[in-house]
Amino acid sequence: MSSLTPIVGRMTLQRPPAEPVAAAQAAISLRGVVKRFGELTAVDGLDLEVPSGICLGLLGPNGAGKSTTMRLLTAQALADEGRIEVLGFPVPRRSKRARALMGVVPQQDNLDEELTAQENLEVFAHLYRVPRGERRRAVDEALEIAHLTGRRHTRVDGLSGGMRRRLLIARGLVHRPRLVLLDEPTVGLDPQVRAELWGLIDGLRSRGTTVLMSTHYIEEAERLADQCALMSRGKVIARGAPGALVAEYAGEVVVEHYGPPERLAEVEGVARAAGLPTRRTGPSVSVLKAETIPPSLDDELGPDGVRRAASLEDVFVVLTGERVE
Ligand SMILES: Nc1ncnc2c1ncn2[C@@H]1O[C@H](COP(=O)(O)OP(=O)(O)OP(=O)(O)O)[C@@H](O)[C@H]1O
Repeated sequence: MSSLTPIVGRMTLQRPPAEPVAAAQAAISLRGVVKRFGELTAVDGLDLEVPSGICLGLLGPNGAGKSTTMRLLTAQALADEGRIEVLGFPVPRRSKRARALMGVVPQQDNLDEELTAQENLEVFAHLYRVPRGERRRAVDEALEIAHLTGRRHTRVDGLSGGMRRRLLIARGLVHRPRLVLLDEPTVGLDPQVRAELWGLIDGLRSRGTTVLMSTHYIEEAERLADQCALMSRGKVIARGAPGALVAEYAGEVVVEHYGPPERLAEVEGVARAAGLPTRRTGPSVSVLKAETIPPSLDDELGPDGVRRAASLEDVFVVLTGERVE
């Protein structure tokens, strides 16, 4: 996994320009973007538009190109082909302007351990050129959003893992960005901390901040994303609201059949011959779009199936051929 590191330390930032980004304008636009690392094409003709004000979940298996895409948006990586615009600014040509308006939350925790929560935010408020007279309020606001007001004077090495992750997000928000890039925001965290962070990310979106979040946790995308872009081998292979993707690729109902390998192969054969998508899950084979199975085929598939609602996970597995976490 590659990480998305904050770039502010290397920048000469201006305050965000006064002109607002029109609501109709895409916050992010990538057209035909290609990024190669030697022989390997990590991003392969990527087209992606993210409208302002939504949370878009960039979903895909390891190596799909999610982190590289994020790095292209901050100009930490440079595209070999294609056109990139962030908040109306062409990248990399005007990336400094774009960066000043976006918050970047890296996958790796790189907080300053010896400083307090508040001091970490003050450093970033200064680097992002938040005017001196506004800094105190900006830091207070970021602490409040991250529910860390009561811990403002605690050194980072005295914070829990969940608090540190919240502080990392707060740090990306201290200059009140219009767009936030979150690279795998909850990877490796326990379920309770993950749920806490989901609340925080959802709050951002409710405030009108555009969020682009890469994840390979299906549940995370399902809960937070207004839209998901499913990436595989450097391309977006499906895009839409989670519910719409499920309806299109998995239908309403899935029937799981359990049994010995020959029984699973038989079910797969019958379903596929009828044009129904299937997926393997360890000891079972699932038949998707089961609500469309005619009674005659139902008999052929046999009575041993267990019915359940179709999910985004089914879509992910069917389209990428990969397992999920
Ligand atoms: N700096 C680099 N040099 C060489 N190859 C790279 C570099 N960065 C990424 N890659 C390769 O590009 C491909 C896409 O990687 P990327 O990190 O963008 O995928 P990802 O979807 O973010 O995966 P993960 O979920 O594991 O973070 C991978 O095959 C990766 O090994």
